[in-house]
Amino acid sequence: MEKESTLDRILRRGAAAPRNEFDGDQLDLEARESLRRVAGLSTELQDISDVEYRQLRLEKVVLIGTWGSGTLTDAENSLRELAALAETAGADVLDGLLQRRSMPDPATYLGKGKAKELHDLVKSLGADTVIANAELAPSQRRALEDVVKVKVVDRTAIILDIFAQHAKSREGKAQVELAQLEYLLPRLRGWGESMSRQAGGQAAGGMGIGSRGPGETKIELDRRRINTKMAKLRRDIAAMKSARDTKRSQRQKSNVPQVAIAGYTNAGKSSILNRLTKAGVLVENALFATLDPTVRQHETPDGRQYTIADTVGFVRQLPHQLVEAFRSTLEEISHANLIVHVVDATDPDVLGQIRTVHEVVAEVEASAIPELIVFNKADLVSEEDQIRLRGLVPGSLLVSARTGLGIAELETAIAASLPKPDIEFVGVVPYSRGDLVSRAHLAGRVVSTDYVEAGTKLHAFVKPDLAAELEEAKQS
Ligand SMILES: Nc1nc2c(ncn2[C@@H]2O[C@H](COP(=O)(O)OP(=O)(O)OP(=O)(O)O)[C@@H](O)[C@H]2O)c(=O)[nH]1
Ligand SMILES: [Mg+2]
Repeated sequence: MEKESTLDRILRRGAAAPRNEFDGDQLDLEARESLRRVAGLSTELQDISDVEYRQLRLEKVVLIGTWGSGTLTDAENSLRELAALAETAGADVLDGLLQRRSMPDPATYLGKGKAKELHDLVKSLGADTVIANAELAPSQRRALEDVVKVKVVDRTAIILDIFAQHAKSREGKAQVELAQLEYLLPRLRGWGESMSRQAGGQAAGGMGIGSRGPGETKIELDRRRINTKMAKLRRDIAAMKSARDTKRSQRQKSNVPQVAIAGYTNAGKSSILNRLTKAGVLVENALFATLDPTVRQHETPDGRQYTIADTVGFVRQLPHQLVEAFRSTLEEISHANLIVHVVDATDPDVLGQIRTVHEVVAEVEASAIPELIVFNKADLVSEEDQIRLRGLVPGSLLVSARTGLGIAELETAIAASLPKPDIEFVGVVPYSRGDLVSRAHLAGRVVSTDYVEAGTKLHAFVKPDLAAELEEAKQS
């Protein structure tokens, strides 16, 4: 029997939670009640500020989040997603808390009082790590750690950790490592202090040069090592990118249209690729199962060849270090003729999911590429919801990679959006239709022209509509 996932537990709890409307007067009361349990995460992970840090090894964790603008449901969904991320990273989520406050506390993320409550909760549950649903400033993380007395990590660290666990290819590993080091650099313990102390050393009365202990020396050394390593990784990634570019330009030269499957993590992108091409790509109910793009050959129902690529999934608040590091991989998307954008139909916030994907697509300058929105997991949604989804995004498709529902329509829709191959034309075009010959020169590929008595003898490859006109004008 499948054990009930923490996510389910949280979902049940979320459903039972009161959903009062808010107004200013209620804020205090609500704030008092608003430390909502969600799920936890904590462990005896390596100090995140260790240079050698690779994996968090999370075990028993408590999640925390704040909730300012937006609805409670959004905040709960976001924390639920963090729970899924934490579990994917290998953590056991014990509990989760949401605090309502307009802004996270600059010092300790949660307010002082709530941080103390968190400490008590962590202690009573025996949790060993707290995960904050945000990217914490280094000082915030340390201050909160001082109060709760267990490790505190943030959402970015979790996502980086999952990527580190899942990266398979040399390129993927290098990209993740670069992102990790970028994240780590400003978080070396004591880095902030060492900087200010060095400055102080210049001024009279400050702690002098002699007061710089071995700690700082080590940190300086670590920083230098990290910077050197990052420079090397950037060079490696650039080299691998050029190999990828060569492969891609070969594909482009061969004139084979390219389709990229993009979408939120766990939406079922790999499942759809497998369904279409029997590619055998790893499918897993885990976030970021796919980090290395798989490219497969496929053909339309009418026999036209195209390539179809699986890509890394996206998530809300995708760490910018990762977008940077994975840019070359994401470029697979920006060179596509069509983006098949897979959306998990069971997500309570499909529009939010779509928006997140559009943001990343825009970052790799792929917004202008035609997009086909495909709601997947249709087998899990009611007929009512199916109608609602279709209404939500006109022109979208509803499929199930699991049952095969709608896959034939998807094949047809992909075929219809791909550029039609050029058609070969051989014939004599009367001089009165010189315009058609000009268009063939402009928009097609002309093999030869010869001027004969009846007109221009043309051999060319042109788009189907022009081919039809040429055929009509042709001298028999
Ligand atoms: N019920 C149902 N489950 C599906 C369907 N398609 C995919 N799944 C499940 O959803 C989970 C995620 O599927 P993947 O294909 O790995 O998703 P992905 O988008 O490639 O995920 P990442 O690579 O992690 O970003 C797996 O557990 C699949 O079995 C579907 O049509 N119906
Ligand atoms: Mg995948």
